[in-house]
Amino acid sequence: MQSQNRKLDWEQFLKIREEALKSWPTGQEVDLAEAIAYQKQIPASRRFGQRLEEAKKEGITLAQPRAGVALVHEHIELLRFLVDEGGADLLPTTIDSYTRQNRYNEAQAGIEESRTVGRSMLNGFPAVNHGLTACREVTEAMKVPVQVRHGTPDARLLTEISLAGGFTAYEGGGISYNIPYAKEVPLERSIRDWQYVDRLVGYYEEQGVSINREPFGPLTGTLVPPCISHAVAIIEALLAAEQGVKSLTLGYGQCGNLLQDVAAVRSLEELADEYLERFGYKNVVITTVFHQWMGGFPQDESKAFGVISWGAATAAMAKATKVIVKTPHEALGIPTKEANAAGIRATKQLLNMLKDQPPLVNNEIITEKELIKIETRAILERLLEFGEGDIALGTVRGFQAGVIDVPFAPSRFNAGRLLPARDHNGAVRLLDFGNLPFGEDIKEVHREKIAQRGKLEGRDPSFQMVIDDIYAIGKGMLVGKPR
Ligand SMILES: CCC[C@H]1O[C@@H](n2cnc3c(N)ncnc32)[C@H](O)[C@@H]1O
Repeated sequence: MQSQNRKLDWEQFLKIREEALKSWPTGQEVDLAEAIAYQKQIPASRRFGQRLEEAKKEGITLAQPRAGVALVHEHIELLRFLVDEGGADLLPTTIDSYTRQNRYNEAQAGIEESRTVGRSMLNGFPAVNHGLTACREVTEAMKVPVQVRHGTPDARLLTEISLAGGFTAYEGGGISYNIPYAKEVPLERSIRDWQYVDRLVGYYEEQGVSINREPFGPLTGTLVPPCISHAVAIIEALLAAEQGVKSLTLGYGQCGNLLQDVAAVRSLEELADEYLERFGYKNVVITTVFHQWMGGFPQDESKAFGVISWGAATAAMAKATKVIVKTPHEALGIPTKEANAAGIRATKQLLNMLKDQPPLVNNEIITEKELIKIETRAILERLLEFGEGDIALGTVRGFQAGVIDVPFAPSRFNAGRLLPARDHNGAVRLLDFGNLPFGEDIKEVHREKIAQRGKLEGRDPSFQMVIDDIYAIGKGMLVGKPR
């Protein structure tokens, strides 16, 4: 059925809910009235949206790691360690990959195996299998707010259990948790399933319980130009606001050039205010999240700390409300709790040293910010045309036409025709625009900057630049210059 950005009718929601709660036995534990009452007794000190709003007012950047292991008590221990030894301001509960694909039988097997071998055999916390009592054990054991982070195209059951389980923030969206994560999930389906998620959050809001929602900013985390990640963020903000979401954190994955990244964070918040205002969504609190470099990392831990620190510094200079922290084990896999805590400590050293310094402003940042806004608006306006004013319908048609396109995404519903490459300063530009609805003037800016790099490197702009840039940071550089 055709996508549309309309608030889900409550009776229709309840019908869908019956099915969603049946998809694993723990769904039957969720009683909405009881869950609302439970959420209402969670103190302000453990409410995610409230902590973000305080940070925004103070003009500081909060540090949040990713973390999740298979068993409940080990997960509690891990999260406590990240606060006590790492200094985490906000906590995650990263969900495992089986749960993200609704493969709860395999998640169950992973739990049993973890109990047998005495270490986590899952790459995250299987919240659906553990159920809401275990989730409450986790959230009640923490002294800071906890958010569920995952990558689930169909997250309906996970959301029900997470919210009833006392988590006060929830990541993801119908595009950002589909296109970069799945091959075969039609956008119509994931948008519809995430309208369910946001409608549930809207219901909690209507009952006086504020739940923070965070579309997944970085997407494929591989040279994603700001205009692409911003377009997705704004679409998911509009879809969420329509369902009654009032606390939104919009995100962006670090690209590596300071001026572009600062301009990206600033433009993201300004565009969000602009589009939410235009479509009449009132009292939506917007905060921002900056993800430390999401691409390939150096194996060497000292170099990894360099990358982490650069991300921390940029987040602080951009005055992002929160920064998602990487670890020195990024190139190796799931970090130990010690490595995870070390990444947070390095990050907080930078945040603390920079929090008394004024935000970075200069002409290049202003120029870059305007460029990003022009590009992002060009995409969004075309989508609205395609959708005859409806952003959900326009998004589905826009992806089919490639007027919005995420570089290196696995989804077969993504055109995959963009080719990003860095200019000689390391800012991400476009070598191939695919079918993006950009004017010649904008395209000329990108072509000139990449041509300039070619001249300096003594080579023609080519796909080789893209490949060199993908590996550059792992090899200790930013721009993938030829040897
Ligand atoms: C989009 C998320 C990718 C990032 O998410 C990290 N990540 C995934 N799962 C866990 C986990 N269970 N504990 C700590 N970090 C984790 C990866 O390292 C990568 O950086």
